Amino acid sequence: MTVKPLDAPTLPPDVLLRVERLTMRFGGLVAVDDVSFDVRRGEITALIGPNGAGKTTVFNCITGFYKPTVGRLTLDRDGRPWLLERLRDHQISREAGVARTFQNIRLFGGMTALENLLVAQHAPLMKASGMTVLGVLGVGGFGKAERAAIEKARRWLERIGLADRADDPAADLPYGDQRRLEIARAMCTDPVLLCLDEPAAGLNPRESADLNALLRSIRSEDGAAVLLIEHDMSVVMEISDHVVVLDYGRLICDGAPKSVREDPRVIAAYLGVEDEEVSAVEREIEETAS
Ligand SMILES: Nc1ncnc2c1ncn2[C@@H]1O[C@H](COP(=O)(O)OP(=O)(O)OP(=O)(O)O)[C@@H](O)[C@H]1O
Repeated sequence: MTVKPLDAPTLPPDVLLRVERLTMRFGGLVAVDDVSFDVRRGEITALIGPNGAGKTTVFNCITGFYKPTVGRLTLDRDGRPWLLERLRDHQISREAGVARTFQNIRLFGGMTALENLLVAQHAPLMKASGMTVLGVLGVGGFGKAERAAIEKARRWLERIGLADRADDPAADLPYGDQRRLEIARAMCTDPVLLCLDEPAAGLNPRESADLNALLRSIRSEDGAAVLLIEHDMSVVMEISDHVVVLDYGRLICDGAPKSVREDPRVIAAYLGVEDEEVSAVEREIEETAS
């Protein structure tokens, strides 16, 4: 049991995760440099930026794969604040309620689609078994918990349009279906925050539209906040409520998709102009604003 940190700040009610002054150094390389932003409840937040901007490193800090060099990551789950930088990765997923997917699909290819969704519910099932053979044999609450797990898995297969492929090995599914199955697997852990690393990579336009619909339904029906890294700007602009832009490890702007798309700093970063030119563009913006 993890004890609630006494020094965790109280977040505004609409903020689920507050990232403050996050910095991650690898030797002499500053991969993430003093980055701060909020992820609000019930919103889809996109983390964008050119290759090497530090997006995956931010994800790895939030999900506990890396311990940040500096910074505070506060997540409020049902009124209980957690300081993620102090937790191990399994505590971040189980106690704070953060689930993630990776750039490369990490399903159990030899297991069926249904089994993949049951594996995700391993922790509550083990708890219901009381960690004993008697529990697994159906004495106590295990049988009920197992039925609930199967029901939840089937419900998710329905939602992602794979009910008729429940018994097929995950590896036999088309790529887009595997992507959605991976998201369903993460959702079977009932997260408050779902982190997706390039979910639209390699999808065709129809699969991409299915993904957008799924993410929108997660936002509206499950109430989970989504934080996604995405290079596909059509996906970002279509489904995000809030966009955070990184470049060379620094946050260069964040806001609504429309304002971010028109921001000259973002355009400059994506066009790959030289540092001096970006500074010139920044000066221009400041002059225009004043
Ligand atoms: N474990 C590590 N050790 C050393 N350097 C790392 C490590 N992880 C990331 N980096 C470096 O940190 C910088 C940011 O990398 P990161 O993968 O976070 O960028 P990204 O924005 O996710 O890029 P991409 O869009 O290409 O996936 C890069 O220069 C990368 O080489």
